[in-house]
Amino acid sequence: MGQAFRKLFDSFFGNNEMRIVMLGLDAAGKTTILYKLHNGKVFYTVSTIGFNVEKVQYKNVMFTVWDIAGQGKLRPFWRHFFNNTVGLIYVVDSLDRERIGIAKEEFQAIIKDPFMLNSVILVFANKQDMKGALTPKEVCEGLGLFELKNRKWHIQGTCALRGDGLYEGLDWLASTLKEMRAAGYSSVSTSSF
Ligand SMILES: Nc1nc2c(ncn2[C@@H]2O[C@H](COP(=O)(O)OP(=O)(O)OP(=O)(O)O)[C@@H](O)[C@H]2O)c(=O)[nH]1
Ligand SMILES: [Mg+2]
Repeated sequence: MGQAFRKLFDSFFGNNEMRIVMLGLDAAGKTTILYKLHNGKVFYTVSTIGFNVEKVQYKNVMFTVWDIAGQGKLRPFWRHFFNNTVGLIYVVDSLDRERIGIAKEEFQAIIKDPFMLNSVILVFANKQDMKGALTPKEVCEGLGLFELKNRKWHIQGTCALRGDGLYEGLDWLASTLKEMRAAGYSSVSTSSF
């Protein structure tokens, strides 16, 4: 279907497919989250080289989730995935107190990218099962979320291994994106597929 016709079709019949990019430093838990959401299972993960992509159906929304490698040398490639993205899931290893500053730098660079200025932001403060983990509020402070102006964001404490908090986060994403679409934000009304 041509792009123009696709847009027209979507505007009449509604398209609940949304492209989400999931980023965060290496070992934050992105791949674990993707597969927990995709089929409810946790696989043994190795650090991702490149990306994984899966469609995740939740309620009546189809999320296309791109899980992109978080290792330092691969981070410059993140921006190639930003086009047509309506939502960012930023995953933080809450136990990794030492790298919260690096997590902040990367986060702030992503959300200031011109392609990401309209994207809504869901932060997963992951590994809440671990003793000594930063609380979601501490992760907010660490990333500078409280200082954000004119951005829709939400933080959710998660334990990806058990699946805790993941669907609560998707609930927020789905309802926020629908509200924005209803309000006529063009970046939310199109899909990249
Ligand atoms: N305790 C605990 N461990 C977790 C949790 N989520 C993920 N892990 C573990 O953290 C490690 C890294 O998880 P991955 O999902 O591979 O991390 P990633 O963000 O995809 O890392 P890269 O692919 O290198 O960017 C694995 O050993 C996971 O089992 C969690 O909620 N709690
Ligand atoms: Mg990975």
